[in-house]
Amino acid sequence: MRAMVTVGRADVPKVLSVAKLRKEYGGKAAVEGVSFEVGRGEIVGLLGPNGAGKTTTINMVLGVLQPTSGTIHIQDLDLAAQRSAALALTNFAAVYSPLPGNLSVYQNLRVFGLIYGVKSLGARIAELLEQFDLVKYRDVKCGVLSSGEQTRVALAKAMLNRPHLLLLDEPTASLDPATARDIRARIREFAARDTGGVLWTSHNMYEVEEVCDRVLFLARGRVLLEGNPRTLPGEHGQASLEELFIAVAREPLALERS
Ligand SMILES: Nc1ncnc2c1ncn2[C@@H]1O[C@H](COP(=O)(O)OP(=O)(O)OP(=O)(O)O)[C@@H](O)[C@H]1O
Repeated sequence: MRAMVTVGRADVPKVLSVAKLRKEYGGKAAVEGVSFEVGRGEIVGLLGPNGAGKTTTINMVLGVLQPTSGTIHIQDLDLAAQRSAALALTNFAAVYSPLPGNLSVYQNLRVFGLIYGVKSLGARIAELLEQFDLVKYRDVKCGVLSSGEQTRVALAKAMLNRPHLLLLDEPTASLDPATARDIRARIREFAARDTGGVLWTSHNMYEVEEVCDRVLFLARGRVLLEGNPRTLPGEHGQASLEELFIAVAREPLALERS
């Protein structure tokens, strides 16, 4: 296979720029010299086998983990130097980070809205309850909602501060196909408003092909491939994104050497 690196459109303002990012655990690199960008209005898929370094990368962008070296800019703000301002432009949703189950949907959105300092919070919550079809669950405790309903609440929470960068770690994992399609449509709507960009991890290649404008393949902490998910498989002699994924996961060294 031929390693090919294409970057996003140069004329699109960047909401995220990551350069030479590295994270070591006990002297062993989990993320090793990763560089990429996410443009405004763009949905970028971060793909890779288990243990590739996706969550570590996302946690560094969220400011949860301190990089060993490298830089992260959210728009023009350096995360290391202007942390609060940079994180105010960001939000995220992940299956492993559920909202407190003993609070109702409204209480959860209110608590997070207060933490984010959202202006006109009542109106913003009403707008999001409407947008994510949650009006009827307003006073229901999050812990009793179905996975699909909880994902919609997590996305509503992630939109509260109108983020410019939205990080989604497997947002549709454990959802039925119809609910997953609905969630994808809402995320596409967010990107189509053209004020924010999305970094999305998923193991569902069908979904990635449908939703992402660009993908990055990560293996052993390095970006091995980058490109359009619809044309990338053909460029590397593979029939589908899934086949390409399997080939990259099995033989990352073949790409690193080429
Ligand atoms: N706190 C930690 N201490 C030591 N090693 C860690 C720690 N966190 C992650 N790692 C290691 O770093 C590597 C990357 O892990 P990471 O969770 O980023 O992978 P991932 O691509 O998100 O995988 P998955 O698809 O399974 O969620 C793995 O080898 C993991 O074991």
